[in-house]
Amino acid sequence: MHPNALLDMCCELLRGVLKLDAPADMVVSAYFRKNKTLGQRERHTLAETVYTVLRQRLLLQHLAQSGSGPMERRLALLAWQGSEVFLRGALSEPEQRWLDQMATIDRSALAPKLRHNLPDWLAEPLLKRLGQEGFDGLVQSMNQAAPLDLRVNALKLKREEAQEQLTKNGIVTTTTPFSPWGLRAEGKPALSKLEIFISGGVEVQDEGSQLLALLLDAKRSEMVVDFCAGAGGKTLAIGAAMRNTGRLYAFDVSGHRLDNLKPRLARSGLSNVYPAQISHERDERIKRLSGKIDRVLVDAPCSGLGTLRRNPDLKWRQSPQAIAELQAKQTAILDSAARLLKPGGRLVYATCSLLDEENEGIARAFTESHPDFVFQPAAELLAKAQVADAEKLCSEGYLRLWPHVHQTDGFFAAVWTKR
Ligand SMILES: C[S@@+](CC[C@H](N)C(=O)[O-])C[C@H]1O[C@@H](n2cnc3c(N)ncnc32)[C@H](O)[C@@H]1O
Repeated sequence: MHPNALLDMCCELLRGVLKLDAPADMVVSAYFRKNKTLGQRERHTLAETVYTVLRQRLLLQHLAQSGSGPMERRLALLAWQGSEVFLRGALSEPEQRWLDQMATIDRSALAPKLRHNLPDWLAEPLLKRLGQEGFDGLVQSMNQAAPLDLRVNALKLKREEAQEQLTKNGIVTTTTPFSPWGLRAEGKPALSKLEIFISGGVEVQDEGSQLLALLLDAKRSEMVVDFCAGAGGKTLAIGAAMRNTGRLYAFDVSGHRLDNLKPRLARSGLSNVYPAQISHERDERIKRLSGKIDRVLVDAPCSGLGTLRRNPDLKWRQSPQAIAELQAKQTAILDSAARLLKPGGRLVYATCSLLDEENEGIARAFTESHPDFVFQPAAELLAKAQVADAEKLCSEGYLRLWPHVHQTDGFFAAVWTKR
């Protein structure tokens, strides 16, 4: 493809993504479906350029105030993630000069906002909580792509066996430092056509998500509910931990998300999972199961700000008002899910948010308003579930995972036992 044609496509895609009215990954996949002739390398360049603009939006928009031509074109030139020689083939003389001049700007001398590229409402609480050094570390880690983590399906394979099979396919992995089920792959190998993936031996799952399933620690023959199961990432891990016995209900209000669980479930070999769409958290089905369940995971709908490595658009698409609405939803879901537990049962509340309002705030309020639930320090429970160095993952009794510290997505979890 001619350099100018690819640059034009990049501008078109950027225009769509920067409307910020839909998740960036959906806009990018829809664009690729519409433009089937794009090759692998061209797709990579377009997607990575768009993600770089989202990650560094404030800086790049500031720099792009100079220069000329459409704003998207200037942003694409500054963020270009393909071959520089190829890009130069598309540029006019003035554009070449402008880009050279932009490269000489000392970015470390710019205002803090142009270096951290976060909206104020998000930067302020994170800086206050982490201090300058932690905040800088978090910002830096958010600008890097997340590693590819796999969970070995314990029903089918031992971790060493999976690692061996992957090595035979040219995929180099290391064991994850905390989860006993995890492997971290080098690079971004394609897995979908590999026998080990098709036969359900491994699933793609961030180590942080694996740790949430480990924290629930569901046992053989128990009655378990994954209240917000979505496409079932954690459901599959929990079902395997139960050794395909007992009953695991996978609830969600989204039938579409639950549909995405079905092919994964078929690969996994699990037959103890019962997916069911509920109309809301107070659905009749929940009332019928009240007091009958051993373990409940509430992987609550949240701002997703712990996943900025994968979804950098979220920092521009979320807002304090959206967080306030989520808080109300999280409280309602947790209250309702808690009714399911029988005496002695375990309740885990989790999010992939980094904000106190969605995490500790919800957990504290629940502890105060539910004297029939006893708060349980997460580190001890994780250690019992064979998680290595569990105390490094927890503070003040909560599981708190940070991308810059633990190389996982940002996660939070709190645990209670019903008296
Ligand atoms: C963080 S996602 C779950 C991800 C999933 N557990 C996984 O591991 O892939 C939150 C889910 O909560 C669901 N949800 C939203 N409101 C809900 C409600 N009132 N009751 C149950 N699920 C709800 C959303 O549809 C979404 O799938």
